Amino acid sequence: MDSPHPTPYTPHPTSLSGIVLAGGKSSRMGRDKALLPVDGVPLLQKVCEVAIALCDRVYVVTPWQERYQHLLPVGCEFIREQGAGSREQGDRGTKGQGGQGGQGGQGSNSSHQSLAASNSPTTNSPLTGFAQGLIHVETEWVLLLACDLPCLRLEVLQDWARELVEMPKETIALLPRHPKGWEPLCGFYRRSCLTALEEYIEQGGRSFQQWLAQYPVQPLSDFEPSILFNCNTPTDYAVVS
Ligand SMILES: Nc1nc2c(ncn2[C@@H]2O[C@H](COP(=O)(O)OP(=O)(O)OP(=O)(O)O)[C@@H](O)[C@H]2O)c(=O)[nH]1
Ligand SMILES: [Mg+2]
Repeated sequence: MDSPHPTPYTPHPTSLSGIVLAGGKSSRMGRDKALLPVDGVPLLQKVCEVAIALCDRVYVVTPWQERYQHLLPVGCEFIREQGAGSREQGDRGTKGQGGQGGQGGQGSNSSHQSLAASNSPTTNSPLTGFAQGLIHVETEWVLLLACDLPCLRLEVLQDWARELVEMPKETIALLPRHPKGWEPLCGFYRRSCLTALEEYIEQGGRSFQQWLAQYPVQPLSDFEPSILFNCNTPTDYAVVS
């Protein structure tokens, strides 16, 4: 007999990982966006708190782990981003050189490590950061987030995650779609897309839109655009601070 109160789908705690990208230059903001306080909490910390509330493990991909060490919630770990481009960016602020990242290449897909990390050293991008994080993911799906999303809401992401069970096998990602294309830095990817991603990067590709156009991607059926608000400029920051 059917239960009168069917249990809503909640992702099994081990079924979803998170990747937060925090290796950008913040050139439009003029200072490190990840550290900007919103409601008294640094932006990166805010994003990580939402991510770890939904995901079993969260990986923060950045060349600057020392800079962010103090603000990572329990359950979040660093992946130290590889590449000379990252080192140049790191030299703008507190130095984040030397040592190993949280996983140090010990993840289950570590055979991919050199491939994702060895691309042209001056061309790091959100796409290559994602690939370096994805190497460590062991769950079927991963939530990818930018660190500059001050309006993220756990309940909304929980609603989105419910759609994952219905995804056809060939679907590589479940993402918000807006008139100009996909919103690649606030949505879900299948771990198995790593091979295709690395092939694309190896060929010199750096565009999420171009990469995603080659594969089946599912649009989120319904979403509030406000959750995607990006804090890129001082004017954006004034809206949320
Ligand atoms: N790990 C990693 N993250 C990146 C890289 N480039 C951008 N990101 C992150 O990707 C997200 C979106 O980046 P943008 O909004 O374009 O920000 P940005 O590159 O920091 O800023 P601008 O220099 O103003 O374009 C942010 O979370 C960035 O920290 C990168 O090379 N590596
Ligand atoms: Mg942005």
